[in-house]
Amino acid sequence: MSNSNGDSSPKTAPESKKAKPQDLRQPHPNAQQTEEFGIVLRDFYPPEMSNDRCKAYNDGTIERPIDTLEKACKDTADKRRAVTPGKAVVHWFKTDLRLQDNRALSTAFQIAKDNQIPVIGVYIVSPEDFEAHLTSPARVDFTLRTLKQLQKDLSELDIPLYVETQEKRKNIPTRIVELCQQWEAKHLCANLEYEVDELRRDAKVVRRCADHDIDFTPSHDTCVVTPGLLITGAGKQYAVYTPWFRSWLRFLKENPDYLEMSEDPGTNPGDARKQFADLFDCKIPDMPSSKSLSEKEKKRFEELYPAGEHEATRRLEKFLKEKCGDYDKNRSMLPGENTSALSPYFASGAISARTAVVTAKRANKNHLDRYDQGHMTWISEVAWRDFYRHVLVHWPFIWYGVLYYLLPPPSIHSRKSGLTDPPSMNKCFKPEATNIEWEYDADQFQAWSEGKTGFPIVDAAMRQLKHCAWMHNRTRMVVSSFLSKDLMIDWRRGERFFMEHLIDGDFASNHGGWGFGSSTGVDPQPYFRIFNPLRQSERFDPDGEYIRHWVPELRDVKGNAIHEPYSRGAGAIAQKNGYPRPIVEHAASRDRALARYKSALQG
Ligand SMILES: Cc1cc2nc3c(=O)[nH]c(=O)nc-3n(C[C@H](O)[C@H](O)[C@H](O)COP(=O)(O)OP(=O)(O)OC[C@H]3O[C@@H](n4cnc5c(N)ncnc54)[C@H](O)[C@@H]3O)c2cc1C
Repeated sequence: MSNSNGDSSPKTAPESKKAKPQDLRQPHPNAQQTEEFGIVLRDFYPPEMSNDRCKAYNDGTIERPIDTLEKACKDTADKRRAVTPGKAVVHWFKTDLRLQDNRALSTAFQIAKDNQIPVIGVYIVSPEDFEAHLTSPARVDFTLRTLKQLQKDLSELDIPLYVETQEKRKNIPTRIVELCQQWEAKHLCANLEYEVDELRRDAKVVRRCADHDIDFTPSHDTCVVTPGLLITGAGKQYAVYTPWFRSWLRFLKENPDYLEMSEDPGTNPGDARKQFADLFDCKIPDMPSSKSLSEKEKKRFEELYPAGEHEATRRLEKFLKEKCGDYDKNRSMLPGENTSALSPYFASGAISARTAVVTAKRANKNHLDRYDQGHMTWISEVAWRDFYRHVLVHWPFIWYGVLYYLLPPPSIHSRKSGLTDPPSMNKCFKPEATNIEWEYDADQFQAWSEGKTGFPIVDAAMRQLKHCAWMHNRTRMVVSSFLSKDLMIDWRRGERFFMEHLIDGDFASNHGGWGFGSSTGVDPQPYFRIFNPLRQSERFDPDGEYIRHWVPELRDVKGNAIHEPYSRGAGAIAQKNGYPRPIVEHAASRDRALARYKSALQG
């Protein structure tokens, strides 16, 4: 699939050869099954798209959302340039809930300072987005707690944070413009989110703002290197991490300004306390009714993940001082805390990836790719986050779906194909992998999700997820491989389950991780790399400490029987304590997976 440069474009199934434009409207043949098994959310999105439609994104027949946004910016450039400052500048917070090193906030503050007018922060709580994006209650709670901290920090600088709930997400573009008009703001600043719905929403906001004499120029902030800037010698997007990472390092050496942190905002210019006094009383809303946590869970998550950028900075500094040096050796070991546990903070934007890389670089004698192996490895892990975002921007059909009402007009969306109602995306990076024959077995899926598969390492991990709303990277790989290969269950159901439960649920990284585990993604490794749960358990939890912690039924099991109690003489204890027998046999499941993958990918 890839050449020596690592450059490739996903191939599509044979159906693509006879594609006609009108065929692109047809859903994928498995669309009914994916809907019934809860993979495509039909409340929000159309049925699963065909593989031909993915090809249409690759060959440019259908415009990518990033291009839709860029076109909106280009078309409105003159109007936006002509805008003169109003009575305030608005910064629209999204997944950038911090003051430090925030590109768009810094721009907003600069405009405000130059014109001696106040900055106003705004955040829109969108319960429908939480639903459509499968945001977990833990992540919603974390976001709301982070907003409280942010509001406090902003208030100390006399900057108000106005927060309101919009039940219908289609109203957000109009509402943002209304708020700017209400506050007589002529400049709206915000950082880009690269998810498909968000890019299309922002394209709409750019045009709507320009029509109302407001300049909205979104900023690139969430990635260290902006998506689209790293291309192969042949001018294509990288689809393989290793050459992409070499290019990422090269780019940062040649363009050190990408590692320059943005200036933090200072005290609000103008007289916001007087002019916008009521905004300082704004309350952060409670959890929307669609998302709930018990008091016990709330308290637990508050203790595990204190909210806000101060905690994120504290974690980063502690990790770099105490753990990073051995990160390359210890990061895959399951017992203990060997990684930074910063992912919830990256996901909500309480810390920027740039800050993380710059701080790690400083701690590594100012090197990104030399000196200490632990630091270099950690930097390369943070870069994975960038990589998966670059992939999403270039191959947007991996996103969950397309919303009818968020689509730009047909003339922009699909001039060549004439499409108006595109089917849902939700595809594999390798579209032909959607043709794999899956088992839609609800009982086995339930056993996996409850941590009752009889495979101790899998069960420990799934219980860690339930308790902590977080899981170790190693076990994320193990359980994703187990679901998609040992159980042969459509990986997208697992992807959804993760999003619904992770506090760090992030579409691009989650999709990338599931693509890796199920061999349907950008990973160049062939599908016959199938994780053996027993070997993974023995290697990364040699004494069974992680398993004993999360699976109390096995606490009394001694020695290496912990990895496989029923076959290693500890069946009586396991049975007495109600621990299940393995629900599948790994060797037989492996053979089945190899046959099914082979038939779909090579057949
Ligand atoms: C199936 C699967 C699903 C995943 N889902 C998510 C998800 O929803 N959200 C998420 O943030 N990460 C996801 N990951 C990546 C990774 O597991 C987590 O980022 C990591 O475990 C978070 O722990 P940490 O902050 O201690 O990471 P550290 O090891 O300290 O790494 C630092 C940071 O680098 C980034 N990072 C590290 N590894 C990866 C990776 N493989 N891919 C992308 N970014 C990475 C994260 O932002 C992480 O916080 C997934 C991985 C797999 C295999």
